[in-house]
Parts: sequence; C-alpha cells; structure tokens
Amino acid sequence: MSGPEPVVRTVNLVKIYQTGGVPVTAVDGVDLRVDPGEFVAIMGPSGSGKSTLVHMLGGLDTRTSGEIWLDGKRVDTLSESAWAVLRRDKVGFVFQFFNLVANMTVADNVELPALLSGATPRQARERREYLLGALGLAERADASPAQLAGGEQQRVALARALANKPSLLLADEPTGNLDSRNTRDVLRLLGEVHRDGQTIIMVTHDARVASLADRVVSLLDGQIVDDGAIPRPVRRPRGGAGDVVELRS
Ligand SMILES: Nc1ncnc2c1ncn2[C@@H]1O[C@H](COP(=O)(O)OP(=O)(O)OP(=O)(O)O)[C@@H](O)[C@H]1O
Repeated sequence: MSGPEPVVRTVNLVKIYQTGGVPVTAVDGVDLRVDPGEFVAIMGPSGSGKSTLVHMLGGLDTRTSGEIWLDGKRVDTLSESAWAVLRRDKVGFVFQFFNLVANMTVADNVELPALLSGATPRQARERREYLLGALGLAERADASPAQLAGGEQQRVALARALANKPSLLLADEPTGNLDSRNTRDVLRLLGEVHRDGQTIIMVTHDARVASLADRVVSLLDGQIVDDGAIPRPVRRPRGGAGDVVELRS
C-alpha cells in the first residue's frame, strides 16, 4: 500500500442483523479507505446501510465479519472498554441522539472531551469559544441542554464532537433537523475544520451538503456502487473572454 497511513480502512466489512431469525445484510463487503484530511460524504437510498457503516466505524455497532482499521490500528477486535478510550481520544460523533450531559452547561459539555483528551483548561475554553461562536451559540454557553431547542442541541453536539480535534469526525445527517440558516453555519464550520485538516465522514441525503465533500461514496444494498471525487467549478482569473468556468475532477 502506498501513500499516507489511512485514517480509516475497512476490509470486506459485513454486517448481518438477525431479526426474528431472518438475516438482514445491512453492509455487504465494504472496502473503504479514507486518507487524512479527506472529507467523504456517504450517500444512498434509505436502508442502503449508511448508518450501519458509520456506527461500525465508531465502534457503536459490532461487525459480523471483515476488518476495521483506524489510524493504522485494527479496531474491530477491541473490547468495549478499549473502544471507549479510542472514541474519547480519536473519534468525534454527531448522531441523531445528542446525548449531551443534562446536568452540565453547554460550555462544560463542549469543553469536557478536550479536557479528557489532555487539553489545558485554557485550551479547552478557547476551542469551545471558537466552536460555539462559529455555530451561533456563544450566547447559550451557560444554558443547560434542556433549555435548548432541538437544532441548538444538535449544533452543541457538533461543537462537542470537534472539541478535541479528533482524528476522525463521523456525522450522521448533521444538518437533518436544521433550518437553512443553521445548516449554513454547520456547513461553514465543517468547511473550516476540513481546511484545517480535519478528516470527516458524513452521511447525508442532501446533494448540496454532499457538495462540500471531496468525495462521495454511494451505497446500495450495503455495497459501494460508486466512489468518486466531486467535480468542482474552477474559476479562472478574469481574462479578455470574461469568466471561464470549467470542471475538474
Ligand atoms: N438494529 C437493527 N436491527 C435489524 N435490522 C437493522 C438494524 N439497523 C438497521 N437494520 C437494517 O439494515 C439495513 C440498513 O439500515 P441502515 O439504517 O444502515 O440504512 P441507512 O442507509 O442508514 O438508512 P436511512 O437513510 O433510512 O437512515 C436496513 O434494511 C435496516 O432495516
């Protein structure tokens, strides 16, 4: 294998659920490689295995067979407690269930992962101020999660997931419940942290959200059916012929 050590690599990854004795193959032999700094959108119709795949990448669901590697370390064989440490230090999540700590303020919820990963109180506070500010939540720092609207909780969960600059950000429909203004804030922040080198794997149904990514992996019936870079308009400097827009892939 050449190039940098991938952040994520799966080998023939399979997940079969048994429901009432009937096997359902949710993920069916996925080979995926994501390099440092890549922003990958996972797309596909409902039931194609997107959530199951990212849950397994974050250790929230076990695989039936195959391998999962994170930062060069095989992780599908880890115990639950080893996964807990790995998640704390390396993986940030934004899922539908926000799981903010109810009896802590928004600020403390966001600072906690950074502190647990060894940041100084000052570093944790500065990171929290940056993230909450970018998401339009600076005024809500002293609120408790129960005082927040659903969309606010969802944005706090994103701030928390990014607090310790994880090797990998996993996001499952991070803009799912947000209005257009909040969606814009979330996408702007994802773009910013991506430019800073953050590796991101994001499930989305929304082609506009996916257009922010470098690459779209499309699933169908648990298999990768397309995996490609997104063509982007390249704006050339103004010349005599005016703006020329071309596509590069
Ligand atoms: N806990 C579970 N038990 C049994 N079957 C499951 C479970 N979770 C998912 N499945 C099944 O696995 C398949 C893939 O589901 P998954 O949620 O990963 O798809 P998805 O692409 O994320 O769908 P959506 O876009 O609707 O969220 C579906 O057939 C689903 O019914």
